[in-house]
Amino acid sequence: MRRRRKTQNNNNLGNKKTFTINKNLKNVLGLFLLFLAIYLLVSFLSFLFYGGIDQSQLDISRSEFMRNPEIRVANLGGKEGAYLSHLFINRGLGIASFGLLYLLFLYALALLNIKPFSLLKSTLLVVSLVVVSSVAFSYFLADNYKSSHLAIGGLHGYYISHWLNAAIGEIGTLLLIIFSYLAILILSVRDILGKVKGVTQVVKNKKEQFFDKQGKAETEVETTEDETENIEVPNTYTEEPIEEPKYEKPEIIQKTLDTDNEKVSTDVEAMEVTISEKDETVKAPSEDYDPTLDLSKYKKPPIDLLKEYPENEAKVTPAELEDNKNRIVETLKHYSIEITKIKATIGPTITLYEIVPAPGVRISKIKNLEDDIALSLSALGIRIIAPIPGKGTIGIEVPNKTPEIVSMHGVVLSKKFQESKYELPVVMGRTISNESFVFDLTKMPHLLVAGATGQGKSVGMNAIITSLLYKKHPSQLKFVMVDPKMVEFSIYSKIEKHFLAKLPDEDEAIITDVSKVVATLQSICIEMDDRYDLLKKAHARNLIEYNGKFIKRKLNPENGHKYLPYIVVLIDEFADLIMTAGKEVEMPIARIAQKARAVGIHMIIATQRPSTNIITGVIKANFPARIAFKVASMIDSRTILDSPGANQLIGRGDMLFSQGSQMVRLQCAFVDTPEVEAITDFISEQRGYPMAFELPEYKDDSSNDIEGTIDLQQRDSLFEEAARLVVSTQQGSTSGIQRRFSIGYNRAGRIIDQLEAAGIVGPFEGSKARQVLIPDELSLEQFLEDLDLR
Ligand SMILES: Nc1ncnc2c1ncn2[C@@H]1O[C@H](COP(=O)(O)OP(=O)(O)OP(=O)(O)O)[C@@H](O)[C@H]1O
Repeated sequence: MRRRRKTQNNNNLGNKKTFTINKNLKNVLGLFLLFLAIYLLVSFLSFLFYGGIDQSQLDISRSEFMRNPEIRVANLGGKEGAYLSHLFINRGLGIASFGLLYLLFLYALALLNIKPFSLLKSTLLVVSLVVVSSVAFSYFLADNYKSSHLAIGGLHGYYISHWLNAAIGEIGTLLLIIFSYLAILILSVRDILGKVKGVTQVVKNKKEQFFDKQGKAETEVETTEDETENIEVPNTYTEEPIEEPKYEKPEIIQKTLDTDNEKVSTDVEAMEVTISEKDETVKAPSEDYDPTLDLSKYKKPPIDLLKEYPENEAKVTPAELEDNKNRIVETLKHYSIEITKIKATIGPTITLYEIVPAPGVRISKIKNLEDDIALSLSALGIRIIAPIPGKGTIGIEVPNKTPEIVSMHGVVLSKKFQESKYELPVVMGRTISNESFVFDLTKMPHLLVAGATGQGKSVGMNAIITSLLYKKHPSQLKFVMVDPKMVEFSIYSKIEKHFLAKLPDEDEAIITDVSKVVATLQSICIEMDDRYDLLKKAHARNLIEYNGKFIKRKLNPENGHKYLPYIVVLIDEFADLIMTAGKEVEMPIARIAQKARAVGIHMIIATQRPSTNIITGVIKANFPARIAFKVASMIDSRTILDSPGANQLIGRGDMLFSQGSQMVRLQCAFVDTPEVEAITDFISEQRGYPMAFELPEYKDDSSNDIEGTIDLQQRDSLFEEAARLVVSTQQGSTSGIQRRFSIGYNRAGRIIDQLEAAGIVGPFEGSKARQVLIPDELSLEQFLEDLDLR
């Protein structure tokens, strides 16, 4: 078996050298301007005080002034300082020339990369202020030059103000000066605001940087504490939790309503955008590696791409509640079951009536009456939970007459999801108590989804994918999509260059051809093994630790290390695959399910036909987390959940989520195809990677035979070196050769085949490294000599 691979290079270390040289030059120049500004400031200031002493000397020619050692000046900037001050102040723009120093100072800061302001705007503002002030000073202090060495408005101010006085009169000049100041003020107000913002931004960036250094290098956009404070529910927000009127009847009925008190405003999008922009300004090559930098401008989909469905306020009327309660009580009475209390919790599509039976009533008795109660309530899909785990009560779930649509919009906005710190957060829908149900896919770590046709399975899969698209950056997550029905996932083909992974040389990223599925699953196994190799080399126990080390630049990309995105493998209509490919797909799926968790590969497989020949023992054993939409029979329910219940669901997204022994009934969030399309359009319109994430190439055994035997006379030029490497390290792995000699997987595969044919390494043994058949280097040299003689 030969395996080859190409990998997508996520590393962006290039051009670092040129960047550093340019940066250093700019820093030197910036520093020079800074010192020049300080020197001129000292000279100008001492000109104000000592200019009078030096004045007589300054009237002679510059060359004479500079050359004659007899001439000494009082200015602290020396002759040059005295001369330049005289030139700028007296002969130029007067004391307004200090403004020019300020400008010089700004340029120096800009070169030193401390650039809170726009240089062009600052230049225009300062120059116009200097020019107008020079005239204003001369105008208001016209006679000053007669008594002082200092021409306060400079020659420029003197001439212009005199000329203006003559042209438009003193009042005209005064008005013109006032007008000029006002015009500058008005034109620069926005700029001033900009400056204030600039300063706060710099401070903010520094703060971010600090947090980053504290280990918050997480690239996923998460709400930080500061940002949480900013999350406000605007007054106009229509989905404010509404306390339903409490319906109470003394003693026996007490209705509880937990509304979702956890929604946050659409400000969340703005917040995300701000953060991604911050990333751009804060990161420099010497800091933590940021995988999102390759697509630094990538924006996560805004919430308004999802549709808001009106929440049905009067979803369960008091009359309906009363009616159901009476029927339950009567039915139970009919079977001589007394109850002491009944409590109703209204969910989006069902209402849970919680019953406290009278002392001495056996729970099994109530359970046995399930069908009778259902008949008496004339409702489909009544489910009895006897007892409710952790409580001494019995639950009867009754479908609501007018079910509510749980919109994806609402659950994505929920605080639980927005503030979730999970690695792969998925918001699936709402529980009976109207809380958003969020889980971490990495903790599942794989999901089995079943449901008869038309019961909401596709919508559920879309809800899972959408959740992840709302939370992850393309650098952090890749999907492998298998869709034998060719309809389910085609909608995602647009985001191939952002979020999809595929086999090299495949045209389509979405796999619809069953024959390609085996190769893809095998390729994922190779990726899994390769990831294990990398983790082992990095002494990391799992993907989070590994990526953490890579981000902190503790792992050298030259040794094959790279940032590893999560891979989520979605397989729709798993039954079709098992029917056509059987063990060939079952085995790699089981292998991935058993091992892939630590290396960030997670699987979600869905089927319409949850029968035991499809969901085999091997599959079941490796998929502890399961989702069941309505299924046709109790047997199907047992197959998927190991218990009945899924057959009693009401359809349209009503589902059971089971994880080990825990089971939760949820109303799946509804996301329609146009909404998914809007999201994929939004993503695909942005810049993506040049191609989909490439999985390792896989070639099965049979094609090896066709290629024929290996000719040892035509050995690769690296054959001997590779043999020495393999023997010295006593490890025969293709990826080891590939990394050591920086060659492609194809060539490394060919070399390892030749080493095998020569008898240096043993045959391929799955995920284990090949056995090395030569014990030491001395024996190898002897062996190679013999080989040459053959
Ligand atoms: N969460 C939900 N909320 C409200 N209605 C839903 C929900 N999920 C599904 N529906 C309704 O049920 C219909 C069928 O859903 P969906 O296409 O997901 O079924 P399916 O189980 O995938 O069927 P198939 O296996 O044939 O593709 C949807 O068009 C929608 O009208």
